[in-house]
Formats: sequence, structure tokens, C-alpha cells
Amino acid sequence: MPGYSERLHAKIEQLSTPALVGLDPRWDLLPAEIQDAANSQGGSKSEIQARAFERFCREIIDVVAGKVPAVKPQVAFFEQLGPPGMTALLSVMQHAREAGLIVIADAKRGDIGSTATAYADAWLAGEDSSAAPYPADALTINAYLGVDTLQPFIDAAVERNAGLYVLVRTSNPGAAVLQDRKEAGVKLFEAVADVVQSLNEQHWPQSQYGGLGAVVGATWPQELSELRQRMPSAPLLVPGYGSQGGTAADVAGAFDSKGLGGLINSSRAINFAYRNGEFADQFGEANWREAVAAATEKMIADLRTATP
Ligand SMILES: O=c1ccn([C@@H]2O[C@H](COP(=O)(O)O)[C@@H](O)[C@H]2O)c(=O)[nH]1
Repeated sequence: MPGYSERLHAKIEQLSTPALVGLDPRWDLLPAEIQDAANSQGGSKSEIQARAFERFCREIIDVVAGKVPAVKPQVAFFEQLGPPGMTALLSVMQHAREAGLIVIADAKRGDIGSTATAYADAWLAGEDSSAAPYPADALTINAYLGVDTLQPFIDAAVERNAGLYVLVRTSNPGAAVLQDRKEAGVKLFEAVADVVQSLNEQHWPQSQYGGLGAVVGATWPQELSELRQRMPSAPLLVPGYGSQGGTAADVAGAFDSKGLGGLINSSRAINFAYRNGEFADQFGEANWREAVAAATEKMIADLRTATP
């Protein structure tokens, strides 16, 4: 049975793109049409906003399915709305799976071992979308508590053919403050990368890419290239392209010689394309879906200049 990386790479090859669309709904940026429809059904503020997030994200999925291999819902935007938000998230994830998209839940989970098992059981469905309450193919996780806390996630990923992305070099401007701290000549993020590589070799010895990936920001192109070499078995999830300033040239180092191994995320620049520059002029708010399609196609074309 193919593992997570094989499933992901088959989709990337089928669609000829490593573009990943993030689903980051923000009430203030939603088209008025979506806000008005949600308001008209009444309810509490959270219920109204959750309804809007659900419809908005499901419609984005309808636009991008068949164009990109995967979507990455940002759990925080749903969680901030409480139970109605999490119900909306579930509906969005199910819709994405039904549309044939790989779903990466960006929840950045991590805790002591026994609690980590509960997180894995909640999020890591893997190949069989009914295997967890939230049907993610893959989940972002945090290694800060120690290597032992990764094991329950890895056990679940092996069992369910799911994927994991460990935070290694984040895209934010302050990432270096802690992540560059050195001990015995090795920076903290390099030490985390070495753990990721070694666990892949241990748990997925037969695969070119294992189920344990790494998050590396597009905003750190030098580190991105170095980390590709340092973790040859890790699929990379690369946020920071687009709204955070990362370019196609910046992400070129994420890929192997076949153009695989990297998945490049863009959230705001696609979700709210109708508000931005050329797409605002060309489409405007009434045609926000067309703006999502055009921004996705532009990203796909742009990334072709970065892959071999
Ligand atoms: O290092 C990281 C880890 C996660 N993210 C998340 O990715 C998206 C980026 O959104 P854009 O609108 O494309 O900037 C967002 O959900 C972040 O929480 C990241 O940016 N950097």
C-alpha cells in the first residue's frame, strides 16, 4: 500500500505542480456576498462566521480541485470560532477529500507521548478518511518537547499511511532567534532536521521519501537549499511564498532533481486574490472565484520556473 509521500508525489506528478492552496478564512476579508448569505440565516456571531468560512472554503476547493494536489486548512481560523468553527472545518476537510485533494491540517500539535497519541487519533486519518474524526492526510507537528513525543505521531502515520510535517525552520522573521541557537557547532533547526532524517530512515527504510516531512519557510532560501540536502528523505512543506514575500526563485532549493520533495503553500494571496493588485482590477469582488482560479494558475506557472 502506498505511503503518504507516494500518494502525494503521484498527485504532484499527475497535475504537474507542487502548489498547495492554504485555506485561511478571515471574516473581514470575505466577499460581501458570502458574509451577507451567512448573516441572513441568523444565529450567534460564531455560527454566522463559521457558516461563511465553510461556504467560502468549500467554494475555493471547488475551484482548485483538479488544479493542485493538496490543500492546507489553517485550523486556528476555525478554532477561534469554537464548536461551530470546528464543525465547519470538518465539513471543509471532508469536501476536500471527496474532491480528491490531499488534506494537510495545519494545527502544529505536540505534547508528551500519551497526549500526543490523542492528538494523532484526532487528526491523522491518512489514507482512509474515516480513520480519524478530522480526516487529514497529514498534520503539522512541533518537536519542541523532544524526540520521544514524535513517536506516537509516527506510529499512527505508519499504521494509517499518513504524513507529518515537523516545524524545522519556520517562515516568520523571528525564526532565527531560537532556531539558530548553536550547540557543538550545530544550530537547533539543524538538530531537528537531523532527527527528522534519522526517523525517516528508521521507519520508512524502503522509501525514497518517508512519512515524516519538515516545514521550512520560503523566506529562508539558503537554509531551504541546505535542508533539502540535509534531509533527503523528508518531503518539505514550504510556507511563505506569496504574501510573506517568498518567490519562485526562493523555493527552487526545495526540490530534488525530478522536481519532487517540495510542496509550496500560498494562502492569503489565493483566498483573497480578488482584493489584490492585478486580480482586483481584472475580476473585482463579484468574480472572486475567478480571481482564486487566476491566482492559482499564476502560482502554478510561476512555480514551473523553479522546478527542473
Ligand atoms: O513557518 C510557518 C508555518 C506555518 N505557516 C502557515 O502557513 C500559512 C501561510 O499563509 P500566507 O497567507 O500564504 O502567508 C498560514 O496558515 C501560516 O499559519 C507559516 O506561514 N509559516
